[in-house]
Amino acid sequence: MNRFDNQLWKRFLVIAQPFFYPLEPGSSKVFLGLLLLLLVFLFAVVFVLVAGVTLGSQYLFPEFFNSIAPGLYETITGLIESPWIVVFGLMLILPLIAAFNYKENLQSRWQPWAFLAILLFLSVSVSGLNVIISYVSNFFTTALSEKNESEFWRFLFVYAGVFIVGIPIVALYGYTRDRLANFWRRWLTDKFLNNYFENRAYYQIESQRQIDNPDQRISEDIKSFTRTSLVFLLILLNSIIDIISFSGILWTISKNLSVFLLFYAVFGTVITVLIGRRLIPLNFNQLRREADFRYGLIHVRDNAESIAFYQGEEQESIQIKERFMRAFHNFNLLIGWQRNVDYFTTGYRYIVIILPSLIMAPLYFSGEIRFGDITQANFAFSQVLSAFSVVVSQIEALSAFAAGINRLATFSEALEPDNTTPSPGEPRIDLTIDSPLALEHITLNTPNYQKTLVTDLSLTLEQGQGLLIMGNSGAGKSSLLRAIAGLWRSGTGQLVRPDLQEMLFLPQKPYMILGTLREQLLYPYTEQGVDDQKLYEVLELVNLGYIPKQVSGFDVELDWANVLSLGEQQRLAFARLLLSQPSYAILDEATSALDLKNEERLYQKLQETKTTYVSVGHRLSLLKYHHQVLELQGDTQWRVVSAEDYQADLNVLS
Ligand SMILES: Nc1ncnc2c1ncn2[C@@H]1O[C@H](COP(=O)(O)OP(=O)(O)OP(=O)(O)O)[C@@H](O)[C@H]1O
Repeated sequence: MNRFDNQLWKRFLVIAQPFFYPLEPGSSKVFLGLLLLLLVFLFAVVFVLVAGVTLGSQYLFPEFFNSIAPGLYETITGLIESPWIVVFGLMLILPLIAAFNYKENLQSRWQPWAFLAILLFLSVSVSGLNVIISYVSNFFTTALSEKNESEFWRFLFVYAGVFIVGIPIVALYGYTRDRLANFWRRWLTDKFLNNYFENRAYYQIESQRQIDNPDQRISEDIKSFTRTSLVFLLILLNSIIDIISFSGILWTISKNLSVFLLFYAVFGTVITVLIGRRLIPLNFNQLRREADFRYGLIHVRDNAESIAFYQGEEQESIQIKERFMRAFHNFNLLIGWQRNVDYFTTGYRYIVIILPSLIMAPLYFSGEIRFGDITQANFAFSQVLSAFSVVVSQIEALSAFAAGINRLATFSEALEPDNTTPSPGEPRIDLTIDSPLALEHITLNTPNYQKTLVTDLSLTLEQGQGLLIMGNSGAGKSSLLRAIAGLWRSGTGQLVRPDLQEMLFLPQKPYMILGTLREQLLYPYTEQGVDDQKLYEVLELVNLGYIPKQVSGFDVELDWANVLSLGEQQRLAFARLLLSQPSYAILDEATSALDLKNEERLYQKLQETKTTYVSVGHRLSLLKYHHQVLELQGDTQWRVVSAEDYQADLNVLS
């Protein structure tokens, strides 16, 4: 979890690869191979372009071209006439053959690849542009120092020309990188959201408390993952270009220096990774604590009224400050370790400034090399070394990136269907989709199997009838409904129930969605078209006929949970039930906040719809709307009696 190792690399591929190439066994090698071939192809394309421009310019205005790029035409024609041309040909053809070979997997992903190709091409162009600018500025300053006026003006215009070509390339480069990152983010967010809502993973994750702050992982972590991945890919590409361009020069000047550089870079990387390892868990915790802090603030916003009633400001403020202090202390640790890493990396960089001279000086003093060789070696050395030292220079960003990868990977693993359900060793309630609803020898446990709520429970609910579940608070009434809904499956026995599409559950806390009154009423089937008249009639049935007028129609979005009273929210939920008229309704204390008159009215309407229903409730007034009573007596004991018998028993007792 806290290391730069193979597992981290695999985790990175599992998240990053599917956008570009399907994830199958062995497919990562193909994906990385294709990425490499894309680079090879782009280098060849750049060569063809440079050769084309050179030959064209030489043909059209040879004198001018030779004066601004002396020797380029000869180098290009030399390459074209040498065997290298075959290599360039292969660099163009092989990637195309490979792409054709894997076209089935690439076809549906042509857009990301096209984006990536453009981005990498622009990146190579920007590097090329920098080289051209360095040459032009060299000629330009030389002309100045030699007081060569005509040369000065000529290169001033060339300079301006390069800028005109360069400006859109540089601007497009940043734009393409961010577009691709954004496009990738959309794809990845979509994928995570689909998995999050599939098989109620969001519920399982929350109830098993496996993963902290999934909201932050989906919103922030994915965003920085996509952008940082691209940034590192581009840094890597630039390093490769630098190594290709300058290591040859360095090798010809000094083999000793080249060998030394390699050892120095490896040594630096190993030490940096060893010190920097500590940064991964600290970054991981920082992300978590920042999210906890933010969640604390959201919690206050969501519960503003309750807190205000309790006058809980002081307590809340202490809580949130504690959360903030956890983020603060961790951040102090993080920057402390960043300072430790900086001690090393800064030393590493400083030594580089004098080392080449130190190695080359004896050769220079003995007359083996010229002074110019030292300056050129210095430049090549610093270029190659910085290319080899990506890890040293980027360790802080890399460790934050690694922490982000781990957060996304653990989240993605938790979302896999196998992980959102109990492991195979743990007994589970069998499910049969059929009707009527029946429980056969059900023993129900809490999800962690710590508590048994009911043993060997059997009952059948005939169609069109009502079952009332009663019992003390905490006896397991709501839990039984969770089992019927399939939210809890820890236990044994057999559950027979119709498909969930035919059932509507009204939970204990009325749930108000973020949306309009219309969507509120039609939830969860907000797509169905129901005319306003029908909606109005149903609202009348639940005594809420005044609401549309009060809020100016059905299409106004409001914070319903705060605008409506609890009883109104319960009646609104009941309206949903009367609108969708499911075959089965499961009501968990769905009328507990209502007066008896309203309760009676709602149950009468429900009985008229011929819906089969299961209610949980404490009020004896509910008895008359139900046929059977399941009483949970505590200590896993239970009994099923008819509503009349239950009432008769009560009469006897009183
Ligand atoms: N996610 C959970 N994990 C572990 N135990 C839980 C979980 N949810 C509830 N419980 C426990 O299961 C028991 C039954 O809870 P349940 O909500 O079913 O009670 P209830 O009979 O509906 O109570 P009430 O009438 O107060 O609503 C309680 O002891 C509760 O603490």
